[in-house]
Amino acid sequence: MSDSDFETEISTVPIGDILRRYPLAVDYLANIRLDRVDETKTFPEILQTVDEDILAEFGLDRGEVISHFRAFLEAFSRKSDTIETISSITILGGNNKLGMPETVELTITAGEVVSIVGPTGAGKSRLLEDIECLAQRDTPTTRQILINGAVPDFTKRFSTGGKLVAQLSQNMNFVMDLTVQEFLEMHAKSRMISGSSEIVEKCFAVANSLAGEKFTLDTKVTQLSGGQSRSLMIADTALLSSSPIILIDELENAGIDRREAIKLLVGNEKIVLMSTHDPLLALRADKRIVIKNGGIAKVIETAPDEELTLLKIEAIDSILLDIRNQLRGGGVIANESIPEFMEN
Ligand SMILES: Nc1ncnc2c1ncn2[C@@H]1O[C@H](COP(=O)(O)OP(=O)(O)OP(=O)(O)O)[C@@H](O)[C@H]1O
Repeated sequence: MSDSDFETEISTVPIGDILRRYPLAVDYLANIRLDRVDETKTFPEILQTVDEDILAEFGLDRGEVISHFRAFLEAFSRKSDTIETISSITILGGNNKLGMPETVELTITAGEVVSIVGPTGAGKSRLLEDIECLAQRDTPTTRQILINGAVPDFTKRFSTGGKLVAQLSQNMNFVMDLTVQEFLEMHAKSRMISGSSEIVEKCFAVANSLAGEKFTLDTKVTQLSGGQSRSLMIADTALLSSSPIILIDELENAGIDRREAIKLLVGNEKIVLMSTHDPLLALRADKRIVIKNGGIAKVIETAPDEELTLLKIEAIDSILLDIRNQLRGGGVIANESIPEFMEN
């Protein structure tokens, strides 16, 4: 199919049919924060409902989105599923919210876990968004992101389909109202995973082990609670995604077993960046980026002494987790549940 055929398909075929034809397009829409879509409308009709400001956050205008979507479908239909090896990403500083330059050039290599800390509203999520859209000095921060030390090419930037970067955001927006089973099958199929029924089962089991309240394969994804949908996305990202870069926004808000979730997500030589207010997650990283007034103020390597502190924090956290589970189950908390060293 030629470029103009794709152009015609996008402007005439309802998005529901396009999503069924190219399952990975679900990721594309989610990447540009397109909430649930009216499946009977075409992509340009849906785009009319998206605020200009949201697109500007990604350094795009409406016309560009359509041509990127075309490039995406074209790349997907070629089944160019080979992911280039990502050995590093580099963040080149832009300006903070006060317009002052960020004097930073930070390279993160495959296998590294980096946390992003800073006060509420400081700009942690913004840094993740810059990485997600591979900013090229065209977002509010004017940062630039390099892949393997070079400017990523245009097609990679927007035709990633969640391949280069997997983003686990604070709010999970499911583009289509599928059951959990259909959702996982669609992802497994679009990522060309063989033995997909086994992996769907595994993904489902893992998601349920992270979530407090259980759900079934027949549950509609839009009916999942916040914690359940987060668990499903974590299992999906850990087991079905081949993305070499994983971005995680405030895992602690999900009300799930975050230690287990992190164990699942890190490893496999991926680059993991997570914004967090949680000491346990912040110290679990190899490095932490400190954000202040929208800019990177410091980059700190986790010291050996901090790793020892982490063990103590984990012990405290286990106690809290146990108390939380007891409370959830309607229990009454006995005084003996609190170790003596914590009293006074
Ligand atoms: N360097 C910058 N220049 C301009 N605007 C910025 C910059 N950094 C962040 N912002 C804007 O500041 C606002 C708050 O940032 P963001 O949501 O990333 O904060 P956060 O640290 O993730 O907060 P929270 O902890 O509450 O989730 C956003 O509108 C973001 O686009």
